[in-house]
Amino acid sequence: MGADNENVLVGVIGGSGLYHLDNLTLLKTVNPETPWGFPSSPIAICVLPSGTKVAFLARHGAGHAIPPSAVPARANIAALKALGVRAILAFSAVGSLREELAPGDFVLPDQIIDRTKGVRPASFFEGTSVVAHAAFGDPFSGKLIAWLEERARRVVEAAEEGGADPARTTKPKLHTGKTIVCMEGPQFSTRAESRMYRQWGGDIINMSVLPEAKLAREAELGYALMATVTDYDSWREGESAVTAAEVFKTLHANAALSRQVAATVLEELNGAAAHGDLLTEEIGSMQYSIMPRSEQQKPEDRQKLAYILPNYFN
Ligand SMILES: CSC[C@H]1O[C@H](OP(=O)(O)O)[C@H](O)[C@@H]1O
Ligand SMILES: Nc1ncnc2[nH]cnc12
Repeated sequence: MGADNENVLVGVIGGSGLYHLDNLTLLKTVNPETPWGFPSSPIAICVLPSGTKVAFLARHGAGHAIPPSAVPARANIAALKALGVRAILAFSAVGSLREELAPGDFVLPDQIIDRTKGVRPASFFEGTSVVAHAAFGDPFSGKLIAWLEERARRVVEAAEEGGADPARTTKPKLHTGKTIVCMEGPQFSTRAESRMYRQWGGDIINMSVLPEAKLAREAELGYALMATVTDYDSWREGESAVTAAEVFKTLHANAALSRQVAATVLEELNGAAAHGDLLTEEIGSMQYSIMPRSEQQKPEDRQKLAYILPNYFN
């Protein structure tokens, strides 16, 4: 059981259409069994041309066999933490709830609305004798988003006109300061739900950012979501509602740009991490979230939780 610390500082979670990364040399593949089971897929430990090491995990498995509600998110986050990862850059295909967020655009959201239905285990503390309440007012890591925005904007806005949509006459854009709705799925939203999310202030929608972001916070890992807009969901009157075929068609058209964004930010991220607290801003955040009645905490639960939070439970 367990994973050896591989001194990989950055973890990448690939979403729909992103099952591997280009421009990386595979060093080895690991498949650690965590106290929460095995991750979605074996994790590829890769090295970039600069020497930067990255751990890559396909959220739905390498052959996309895991639906969003069954993604073993606790095992995924725990395995990355045990490899030494300090921050996660997660990729996701998302629907747009706003006209100005067009298919082919990228979004770095800063807020989440939870529309999952309680069927996904959403806390490492669930089922244990330890109670903890992580702060989640700002669900993504602010410094990491700001850093990513600058780099990703350069790549996205240097791209040719059109992006994923050949009929489009404007260049792909990068949007920030947006709210993502996370729905349960696996079916897409009804038109009424889609319109309601717009009224709630939702800008984009997926089925994957939760509980991933919550678990990253509990494990004191930095977390940011690089979302690729693939469709207009179901709110547009007179237009057909989203289908999976539409999502994959846009992802395919946009694949080269997505990979270029990933390669550019990853190349620079490790270097930046060596200076300052870019990857460490969440460290210490659970200190006052864990209820301190340690005499009531079972040793076996403390041992389990030490896998993700060794500073508090060893
Ligand atoms: C393939 S359509 C719906 C599916 O796509 C997104 O996956 P991911 O976030 O892993 O890129 C969305 O969240 C749904 O799981
Ligand atoms: N419209 C949509 N709803 C939920 N998840 C999505 N992933 C991509 N498009 C989506």
